[in-house]
Amino acid sequence: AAVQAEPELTDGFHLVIDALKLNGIETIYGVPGIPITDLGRMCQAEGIRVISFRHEQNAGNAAAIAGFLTKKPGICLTVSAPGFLNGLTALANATTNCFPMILISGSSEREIVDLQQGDYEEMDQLAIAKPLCKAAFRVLHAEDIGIGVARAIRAAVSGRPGGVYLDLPAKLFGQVLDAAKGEASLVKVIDAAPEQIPAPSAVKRALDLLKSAKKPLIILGKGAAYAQADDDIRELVERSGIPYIPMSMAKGLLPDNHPLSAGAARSTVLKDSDVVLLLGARLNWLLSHGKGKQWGEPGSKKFIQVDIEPREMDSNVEIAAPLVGDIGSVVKVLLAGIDSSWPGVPSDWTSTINAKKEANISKMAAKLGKNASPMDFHGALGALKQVIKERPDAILVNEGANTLDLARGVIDMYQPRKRLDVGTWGVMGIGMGFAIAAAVETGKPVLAVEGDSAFGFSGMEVETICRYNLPVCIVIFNNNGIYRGTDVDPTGRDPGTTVFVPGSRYDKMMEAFGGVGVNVTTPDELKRAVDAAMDSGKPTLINAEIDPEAGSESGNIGSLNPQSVVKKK
Ligand SMILES: Nc1ncnc2c1ncn2[C@@H]1O[C@H](COP(=O)(O)OP(=O)(O)O)[C@@H](O)[C@H]1O
Ligand SMILES: Cc1ncc(Cc2csc(CCOP(=O)(O)OP(=O)(O)O)c2C)c(N)n1
Ligand SMILES: [Mg+2]
Repeated sequence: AAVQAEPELTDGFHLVIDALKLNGIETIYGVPGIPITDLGRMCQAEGIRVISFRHEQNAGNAAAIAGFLTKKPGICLTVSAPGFLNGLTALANATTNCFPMILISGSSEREIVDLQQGDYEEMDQLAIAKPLCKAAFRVLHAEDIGIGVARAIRAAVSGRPGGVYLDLPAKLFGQVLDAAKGEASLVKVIDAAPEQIPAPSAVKRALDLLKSAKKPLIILGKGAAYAQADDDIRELVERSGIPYIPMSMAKGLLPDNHPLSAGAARSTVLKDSDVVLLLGARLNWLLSHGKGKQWGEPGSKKFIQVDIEPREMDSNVEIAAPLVGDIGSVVKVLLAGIDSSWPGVPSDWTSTINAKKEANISKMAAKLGKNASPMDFHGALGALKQVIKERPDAILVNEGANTLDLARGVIDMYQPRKRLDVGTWGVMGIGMGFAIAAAVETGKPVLAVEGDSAFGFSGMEVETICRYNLPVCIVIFNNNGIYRGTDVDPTGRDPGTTVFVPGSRYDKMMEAFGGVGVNVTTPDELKRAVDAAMDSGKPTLINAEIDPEAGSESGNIGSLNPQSVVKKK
């Protein structure tokens, strides 16, 4: 009798991999361990690039910024409970910043978790993730993996992008299924982030308001950078002639030295403008909630807000012309409305801005270019400003307080999505995860400008950077502390709460793993060391000695700090 052929089988491991590959996922950022160590190995064997980190928070940050850069969900893979929790900060940060990512964590079996019987790394991860992300799903049966992965992908990138949690209990991976049935259960997501066309009535309302403006302003936010509608956004600014200011991660959408950039006259345009067009920027704390003295007389502003999220409208102040839709679609119809009927922008408005801009730029220029030692922030930043001007396709990662706030104003960006920083939360610790993903996803050289404290949150990943031999040049502004390096403990028992070991040499850390370490004390030495790193493409860490007296508490946002009015007797 003919031998019955064994039915071809598949299993949970293979279905997860097939579902990710079917949907164009090419890279996973994670930390191995039970129950997902073999999943990572099998992903690698099936051609998915797997980048293994030293801490899940950094892998999660890498996945999040990969999502921002590619508009595909970045994937972070972790073990259960503590590994899952380590990934949660990055998942919450991604959701806050509207970056699409999926945190995939192995987990314990429901029956044990729900009876709280004390499993290895037992935790009700789905319940804990839900309040911190945009959507959360769990898959219990192998035949549901296709739908589960599809739902996670669509949730991450559709509408307002954000973080999604996908919970995969350990037993799911070993579940066996007929291969043909498995294949049929997979789902390729069609049109994951559908265009959201704005209503013609909303477009007309916005254009009428914009045409009535005597002092219009455009504010470009990271939602506009994310949209990848770069040419149309540039055309909107240039055809309308409306001055603009870019929020931090929108810098470079138009080159920062663009004639219509009002970045150097920010306080003037916020105070004196009459109609403000918000393009993928929220009126949150970063824009003083759209009210207060920074915004001039109360009621002196009319806001047009373009956002894919309808509920963002009126979040802080009344929005006179809400324009709900995806930025690409909205900018296209706005452009169509800026035709021969467009009145242009009154020249006294643009000349007022230009005068203010030139004054501020020359004031700033006087602080740059001093080749002094010990270096202050402006001396060091003047050198890095020149580096980016010469190498506009390099990606700048930036975190710290003074190191962040001053770099944002000094280092001009010339291309979109090249400045990656602490975003809406102002979170420390994104540095190395962002630097690794930027290098992996784009292949471009990365310059990470780090406060010494900020670097410390993710510094162990210098080993990861060396292991994958990534073109990352880390410059640590070593002012020996948080904000400054001068605090003392009034009792004399311990160092001050915000200072570090004096004379520390972070460059030795990079040498420990085979990278290039350099110590510099002047802007000229800094420029030479960064140029050498960029030319070599080798992992490099430059310890830039900064005067410990040079910084100010909390950079530009010291006013947010509560102060005690009670003087202890
Ligand atoms: N493709 C898109 N189209 C329209 N709006 C978008 C798109 N992607 C993100 N957004 C919106 O952009 C906004 C980004 O705002 P925010 O993070 O505050 O930017 P910034 O910090 O640069 O001001 C969010 O409200 C988000 O809903
Ligand atoms: C997760 C988290 N924990 C703490 C903090 C609070 C903070 C904001 S900025 C900063 C570091 C500032 O020191 P640094 O040396 O980096 O920069 P510089 O001013 O140039 O000396 C801290 C600790 C934040 N934002 N996030
Ligand atoms: Mg510091």
